[in-house]
Amino acid sequence: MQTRTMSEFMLRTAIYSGSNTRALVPSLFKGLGAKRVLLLSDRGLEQAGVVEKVAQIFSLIPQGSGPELAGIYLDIAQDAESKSVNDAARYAREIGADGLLAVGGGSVLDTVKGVKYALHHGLADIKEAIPGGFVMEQFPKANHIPIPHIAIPTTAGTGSEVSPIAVIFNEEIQMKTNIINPFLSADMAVLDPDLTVGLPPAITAFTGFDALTHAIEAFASPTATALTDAHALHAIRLIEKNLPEVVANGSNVDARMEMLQASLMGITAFSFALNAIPVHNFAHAYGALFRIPHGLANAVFLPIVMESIPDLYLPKARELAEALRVDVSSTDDQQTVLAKTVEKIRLLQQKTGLPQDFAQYNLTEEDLARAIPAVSSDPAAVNFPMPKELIEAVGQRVVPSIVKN
Ligand SMILES: NC(=O)c1ccc[n+]([C@@H]2O[C@H](COP(=O)([O-])OP(=O)(O)OC[C@H]3O[C@@H](n4cnc5c(N)ncnc54)[C@H](O)[C@@H]3O)[C@@H](O)[C@H]2O)c1
Ligand SMILES: [Fe+2]
Repeated sequence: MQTRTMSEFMLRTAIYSGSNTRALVPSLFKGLGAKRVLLLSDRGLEQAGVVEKVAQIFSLIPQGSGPELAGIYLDIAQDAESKSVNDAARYAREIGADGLLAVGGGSVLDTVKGVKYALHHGLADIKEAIPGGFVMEQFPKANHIPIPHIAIPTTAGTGSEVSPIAVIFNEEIQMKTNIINPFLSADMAVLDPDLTVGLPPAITAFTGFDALTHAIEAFASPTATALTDAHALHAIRLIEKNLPEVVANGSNVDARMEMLQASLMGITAFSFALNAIPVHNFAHAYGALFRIPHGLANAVFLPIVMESIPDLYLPKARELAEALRVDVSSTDDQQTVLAKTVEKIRLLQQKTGLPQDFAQYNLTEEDLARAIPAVSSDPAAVNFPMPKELIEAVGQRVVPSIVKN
């Protein structure tokens, strides 16, 4: 763990947690100085009734006493496509919105980060801001973006409400690109578990695995610190405790609440230990090429990558095992500890109904070949290059039907 080199850790978002905390949103926007709020979400959330539950809060406040809901924008595609960002930013300008309310999973939350960035910089096309696929803006280049921004996560997975990262899908080159800037995170995050009770079991399961992957990749990272470890370890504990329960019993609001908090802690650890994230490198590439949902891609790759790159996970395998409530008291051998940890992750996969491979996507040998350069050129893979043979071997394990003997 790094102790003597400089490290950064930040959580600049104010966080409100609890049932019905959505009711606070108008007064929070008032505090931030917004008068005309644009609510952004997607069609799935509209169908699930979540958009209505949030929108109606604005009709409950006496006229003239708070910000008005100036518009609702719902045409946001999976994975924060740049087109969604550009279209939504154009709509925000048209209606003169001065505050952004993101209600959704990572696709919506990241789209809104892109909208905020595009509005602030006067961009018609967000792709202009990310020419090489990866832009990191630190102080002093990064400075406050004065657009009131509140995020309500409706999946417990990405933690994007507090992360400084926007993952924007560039559909022209089929690549997930990144902008990192501390002011991309929302000013305020509202973790209202009531809004996640209708999340279908399969999406609950794989988004929960996204959060677990953030926490594990942060914990194993060579640049982890005590601050990132604290968030990572507790996220892992809460996910191990609650994920099977929320998949089996989606209306358990207490378990849903803990999953939202775990998701937020997982990404907080991940964002500030960002270094070696091989599971995410695979998930980004496969997600962009084959449109596999991000959480599902992480869920399938996590145990396979842990087995394939054991050196990354061995040094802290025991603490990881303990956080996952794996009994490793009878062994001193780190390899055995890691093997039991991976076994526990597979058990969690099974308990939550997740697949162990991508059989359902009918990937071909050509697809796997295409994925090799995509994994190694994932913009977030700069610090941890993986040999082609390793990428190939992992790829073959996720598509068992075409494994050559
Ligand atoms: N910025 C970050 O820090 C960060 C971190 C990890 C992932 N991501 C990105 O986030 C995206 C994935 O986000 P996601 O996994 O949250 O999925 P998502 O936002 O794509 O949502 C998946 C589906 O679930 C539906 N849904 C969401 N909440 C619901 C609810 N409460 N009830 C019913 N339906 C609901 C949506 O309509 C959608 O159809 C990817 O693009 C990924 O790259 C960003
Ligand atoms: Fe992720």
